[in-house]
Amino acid sequence: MASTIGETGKGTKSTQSGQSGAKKLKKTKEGTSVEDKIETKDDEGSITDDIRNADFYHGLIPKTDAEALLKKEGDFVLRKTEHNSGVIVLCISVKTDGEKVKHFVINTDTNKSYFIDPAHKETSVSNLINFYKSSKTPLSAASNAKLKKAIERPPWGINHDAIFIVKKLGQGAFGEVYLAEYVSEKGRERVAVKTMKGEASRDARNKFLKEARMMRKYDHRNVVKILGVAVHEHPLMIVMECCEGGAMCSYLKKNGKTMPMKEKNRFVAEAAEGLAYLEKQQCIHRDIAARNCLLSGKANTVKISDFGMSDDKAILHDDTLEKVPVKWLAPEVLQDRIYSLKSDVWAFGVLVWEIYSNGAEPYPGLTRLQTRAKIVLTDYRMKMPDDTPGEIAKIAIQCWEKNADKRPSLSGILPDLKKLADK
Ligand SMILES: Nc1ncnc2c1ncn2[C@@H]1O[C@H](COP(=O)(O)OP(=O)(O)OP(=O)(O)O)[C@@H](O)[C@H]1O
Repeated sequence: MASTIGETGKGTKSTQSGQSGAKKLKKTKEGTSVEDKIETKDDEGSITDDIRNADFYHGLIPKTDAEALLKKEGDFVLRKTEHNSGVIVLCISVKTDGEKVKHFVINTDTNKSYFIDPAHKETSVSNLINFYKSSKTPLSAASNAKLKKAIERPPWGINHDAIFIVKKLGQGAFGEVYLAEYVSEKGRERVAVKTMKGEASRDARNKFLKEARMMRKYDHRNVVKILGVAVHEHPLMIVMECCEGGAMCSYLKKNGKTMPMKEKNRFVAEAAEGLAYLEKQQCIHRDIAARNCLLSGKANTVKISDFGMSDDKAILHDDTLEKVPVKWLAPEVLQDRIYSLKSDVWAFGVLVWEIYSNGAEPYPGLTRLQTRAKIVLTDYRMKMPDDTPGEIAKIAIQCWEKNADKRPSLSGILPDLKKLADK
């Protein structure tokens, strides 16, 4: 019997090998000394050499990403996935004639034979795939899933080998964020690389790669661009445009007191521009704050980043309240955990407050618990810093309307904010 995900054949062992990436010291053309290749490691129960570099091998891409690549009946990819109890296995995902995508675990036995159905074994994974493809034998009788066309890695599938780490930039929720150089057909470019530690759970990995999936949809000068993901080995990496100016809140803390007002007004307008774009895409970001606005290039252009909590559902009910940024949350989120585009509008109001208070922590002197109580029970609102331009303060206060429906939209306030920034 063929074993699909969730019903692997008992008494069999999944494909195994495992390999460690080499450490190298490299120099760039420009003479910049690149510190190191990050040490990479394949999963223990993992890949065999015959298919390691195959175009249709997609590494640890999540099921959702694999399914999106399979358009026609018979389209298939080879990928790694976490099977029962944290074991990483190889699997074939294939579109069936019933339009569904089915996932089949590749098993191996003590003789190092590879098989889906024990009735047919081969000496390598590539031979096994070739057999099913050329003979048009279904992977299982029940599914009638046949391998017709191997789907190549999409342009956003990046090799770990193409990434050269320069230095650490910061700490993310799942692992370090590095400044790196990415070598592609286009040449060598500076990028930021968010990493995820190897021992992370399937849940954490899906969350990490969901951020990449969300980012792939967006293309705007005020939103951090993703270049791709490296998922063949550990650590998993999200490769994105690098904003060397760092987080806006750090910049404000350092330079806020001496910054021209015009620059602060521009920060507001550019953040609003990125957010109005995301609003149009129906993206609820859920973590709008100065720490998640990065600054890029000589002009310190504002770019919205950190899509780790974002979603494209119109309204989102999230009961987990795990690690939530209480001081940026709207009353309906604090009370009922209801996120919407309008809860992002509330957070934008708090971001405006941060900009004119030079990166101070919102609700100064209040704990998270006190803040929550004052907003929910007494409708408390912060006073905008004294030197906030009047019209901008007015807009920020509208963003803090108790009734979410009465809050303006980002696209509605953008023209005024742009006009004020150009003054
Ligand atoms: N594209 C980038 N360019 C430059 N620096 C970056 C970039 N992305 C992230 N960083 C740096 O890495 C830090 C951590 O990144 P980020 O906040 O996105 O990680 P995270 O995993 O979402 O963490 P958390 O959820 O705790 O905020 C940022 O504060 C910033 O200093």
